[in-house]
Amino acid sequence: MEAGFPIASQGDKESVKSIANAGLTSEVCGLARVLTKDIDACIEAGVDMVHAFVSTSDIQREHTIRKSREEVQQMATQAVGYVKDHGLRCMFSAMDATRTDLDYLIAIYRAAEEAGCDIINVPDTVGVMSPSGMYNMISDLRQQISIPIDTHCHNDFGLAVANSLMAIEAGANQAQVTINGLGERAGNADLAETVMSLKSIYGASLNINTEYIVETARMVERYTTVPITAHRPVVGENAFAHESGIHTHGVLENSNTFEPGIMTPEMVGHTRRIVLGKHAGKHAVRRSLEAAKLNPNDEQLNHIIEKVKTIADKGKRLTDADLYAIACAVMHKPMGKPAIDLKELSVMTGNVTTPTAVVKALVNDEEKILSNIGIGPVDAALKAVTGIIGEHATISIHDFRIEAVTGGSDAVAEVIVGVQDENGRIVSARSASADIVYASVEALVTAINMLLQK
Ligand SMILES: CC(C)C(=O)C(=O)O
Repeated sequence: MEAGFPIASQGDKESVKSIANAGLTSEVCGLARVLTKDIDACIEAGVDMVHAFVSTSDIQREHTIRKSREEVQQMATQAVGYVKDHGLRCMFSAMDATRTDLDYLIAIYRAAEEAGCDIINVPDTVGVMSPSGMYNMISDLRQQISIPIDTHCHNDFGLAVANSLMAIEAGANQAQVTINGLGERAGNADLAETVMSLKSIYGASLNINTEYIVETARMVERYTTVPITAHRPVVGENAFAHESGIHTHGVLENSNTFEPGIMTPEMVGHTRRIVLGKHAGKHAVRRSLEAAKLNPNDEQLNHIIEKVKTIADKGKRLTDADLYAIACAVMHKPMGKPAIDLKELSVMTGNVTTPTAVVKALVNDEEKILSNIGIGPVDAALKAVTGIIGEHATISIHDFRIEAVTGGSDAVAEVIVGVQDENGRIVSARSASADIVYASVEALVTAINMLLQK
């Protein structure tokens, strides 16, 4: 686990130190240029391994560090020796390896190996390698180097995962990956994609609990505020979502018809979703309504589908609450009495105030008042609402999206909230208001009411 670059900042050094001291079973590594002060910073941070790197391609050598090939090789072997003298494991990277003269690259890696290096890393620093080029390069290096080979592929052409897999096919022992593919420019090989390809396509046995992949990706999304796109493989919201009538029909019969099968949502901690949109088919709509104990006849079903498609054609996302409202109207069924009837909502927030929300509602006709705090007013309000149902159900928020529908500070916000109960059932609902907190609470209350009715 490469925890950071301790020389880069005090903060990086402290975080590497706390990861190194966290008592993890993984080996913790720190990054360093081939400079004594960088390596010392890693040692001070308490790492098990130092990853020392230096530019080897002519373009980087001449325009950044301004050193000859011989000087670079000497710096590399000295750095490896220094790390080993301190009793730590050492990985050596020839930065920009894939644009480095191959004979020189082999010479510097061999020199690192002779200096006691434990692993060599082959970075495709600017992501220019083709998968077959990567295969050939690693095959050549494999013949010359006995210690383990690692790769570090960038994604400038979207080939980072493919290149990592080809490197492994050619004999590399490990591949560097990052959660959500985060990294310089277009990022690095993504952990989820690389791991699931190795496990499911190649049948590799990996020491990774894949069922935490989605949870981990979402946690990193929250901390970094770099959004995961909906169609991102493995972890994206749509990775196991089906919309078209043909696909949903197949999936409802047997999920392997329109999913890889060798990778299921359960394997990565995801959920399969049937999305109702303009391609919706009868099977999907009927199945969604059956879950709410609504059984329209064929004529009613056609009418409901028509209305679903009209909404979707306008570019609107259809929530479960929308579908049930349409179905109840078409079937002339009264919508059930809501379990929660929101009466009052007040929030307090500011730069010196802990965001606090108070909610008053009738829950199954009994008045309840609850307050809660949160990291922001929306968080506080949503926590107060989920708390108010108390013993009636255990509800968690599965999905939360705010979109400004209009521009300006008086923008109307549209909020979509998905909630999940203890049995894994998920229901989504929307609301729109110029008050973001109120829209969020209203969407949440609608979704909870739908879920409790279901
Ligand atoms: C330090 C090295 C491995 C690097 O980040 C790169 O070459 O992209």
